[in-house]
This record gives sequence, structure tokens and C-alpha cells, in this order.
Amino acid sequence: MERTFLAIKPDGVQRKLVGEIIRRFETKGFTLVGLKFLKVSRELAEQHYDVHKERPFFGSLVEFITSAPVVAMVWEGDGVVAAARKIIGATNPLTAEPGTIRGDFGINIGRNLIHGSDAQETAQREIALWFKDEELVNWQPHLTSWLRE
Ligand SMILES: Nc1ncnc2c1ncn2[C@@H]1O[C@@H]2COP(=O)(O)O[C@H]2[C@H]1O
Repeated sequence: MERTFLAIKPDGVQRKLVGEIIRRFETKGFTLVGLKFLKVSRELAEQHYDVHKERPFFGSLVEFITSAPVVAMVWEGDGVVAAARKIIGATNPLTAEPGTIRGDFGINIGRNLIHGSDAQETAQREIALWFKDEELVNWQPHLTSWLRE
């Protein structure tokens, strides 16, 4: 089953949007299989954002993501990687569509509330980076037959 990695960033936590953000993935029908609340180490932040290390905003990005707690999650479901990106919206909240998380709650690219893996391979890398195998829960919600044929 497909899985994706999502992290509610420090701005999402500070603005008390954790419940609202989780609700959107829950009510859509995806299944939560991993969840933790943590202060991110500099090492984890640099590994997570390794692909951006040459970008001018890399330093401030690492500074920000390590500045206050985040909620790290793994969600499961058919097509969850692409669907989660749609629910999250465009990287820049100012151009993100209304109805998306960033479109509804953000105004600045450096404060875009949530990270979501951009492809299935990235999801696998990020899940392995943030979670140990035993921290992920394999389970079948009872309502599965009401969500999928
Ligand atoms: N100019 C920028 N272009 C793209 N991403 C940026 C920029 N400035 C800051 N960022 C952040 O870099 C992050 C990289 O991936 P995220 O999906 O976590 O969300 C992005 C933004 O929060």
C-alpha cells in the first residue's frame, strides 16, 4: 500500500492548526500509520532538505524547521502521495488554491505550514529518515469497505 510522509511545520503547530490539518487527511479517507511530535535536530533537518542544500534559502529553512516542534506523520492509501500534495496546495501559499491547506491558511512561502513528499521514491526516503520500522503501525480501519470497492 502506498505511503507518504507529511510534517506539520513549526508555524502550523504554533498557529494551533494541527487538528485542522490532520482532519483533512482523515476525512478524505487516508489512514494514519505513524505520528510523532518532536523538535527536529539540525542533522535531521539537513538530511531531510539535502536536495535544497545549494539554494539560497537552505540556511533559513533549516533554522526555521529546527526552531520549534513539528508533527511528523506517515499516511497510507491508494494514490496518497499525489493526493496529499493536492490537499496541501502549491508551495507558495499566496498562489495555492483556496480549499488547500496552504491556500486557506498561509501567505508566505517560508511559512507554508506543512511538508509533503513530492514523489513515491521521496516518500520512501523520508519515511525511512524520520521513522523506525517499529514506529509504523500496520492496521486496517473498519470502514475500509465503505471507502473503497
Ligand atoms: N524561495 C523559495 N522557493 C521554494 N521553497 C522555499 C523558498 N523559500 C523557502 N522555501 C521553503 O523550502 C521548502 C522546501 O520544501 P517544502 O515543501 O517543505 O516547502 C518549501 C518552503 O517552505
